[in-house]
Amino acid sequence: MEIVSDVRSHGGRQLVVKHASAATGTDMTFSIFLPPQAEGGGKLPVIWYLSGLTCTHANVTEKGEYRAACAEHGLIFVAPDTSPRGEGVPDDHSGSYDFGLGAGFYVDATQEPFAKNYRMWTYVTEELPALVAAEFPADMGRQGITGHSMGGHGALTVALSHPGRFSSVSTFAPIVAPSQVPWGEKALGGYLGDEPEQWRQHDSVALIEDGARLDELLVDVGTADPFLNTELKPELLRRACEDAGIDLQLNLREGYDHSYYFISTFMSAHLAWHAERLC
Ligand SMILES: N[C@@H](CCC(=O)N[C@@H](CSC=O)C(=O)NCC(=O)O)C(=O)O
Repeated sequence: MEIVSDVRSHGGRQLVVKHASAATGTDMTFSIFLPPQAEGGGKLPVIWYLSGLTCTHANVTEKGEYRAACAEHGLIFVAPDTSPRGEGVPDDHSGSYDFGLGAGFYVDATQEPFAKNYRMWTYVTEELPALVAAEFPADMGRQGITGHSMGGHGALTVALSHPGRFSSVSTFAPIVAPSQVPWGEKALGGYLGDEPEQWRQHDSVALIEDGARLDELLVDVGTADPFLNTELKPELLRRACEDAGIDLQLNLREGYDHSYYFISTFMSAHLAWHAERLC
């Protein structure tokens, strides 16, 4: 593990860390904010933030405005990258933003040439949690997860597939049913092939239809989000949660778009909501 940077902020430390990943076969970089309470010697709750298409760890770290709330509540905040990167890692042949580099979709690819490196499911569910638990004062009995867009999809599918691991789950503008929208059809088809059963394992609405459950869920989406009706479709999640008896708080935020201006506006409210359940 290499500490790439370590900067004082809000009384805590904002670190960027690089390490060799066995899951992806590449170096991976993530950011981790240690609030001031980390200096007290005890273990603290941890929030995982999964980012969206085109992002690295840096987007939320620089624009997410999470540190004041994490310092107030004593939350560790971890933001991984969205795909493997580096020499030899295959990308989308057309160079588009919604597949390949920056677009790992939080699955373990089965299709060539992606299967060797694109193993973001294993990375975010196994390898990174083990590393963070070993190297930082993270209380793995008190975990929350959130994410944006593709990362909202990741947060939901990871939480739905690991009952009991997360005490709090929220998302910003998530892709809730990738099997039914263009971004998801392209990614699931490209990484998993024409395997409807595998797609269902990585589709939040399908997972809920198939019996996966969360106690409760907080979701914020902007009404001026250009992807609202084409890629996000929160009404599909609302219907699935209603049918399954999942307590969904879906906030439609008037005039907000898909950007970090939207995410940063509601970040502190999400972190307070997580803290109520974790602290
Ligand atoms: N038109 C954009 C599309 C990419 C985009 O909007 N990315 C979002 C996430 S979308 C779903 O996963 C994002 O978070 N971008 C990074 C940022 O800092 O805003 C494009 O061409 O890039």
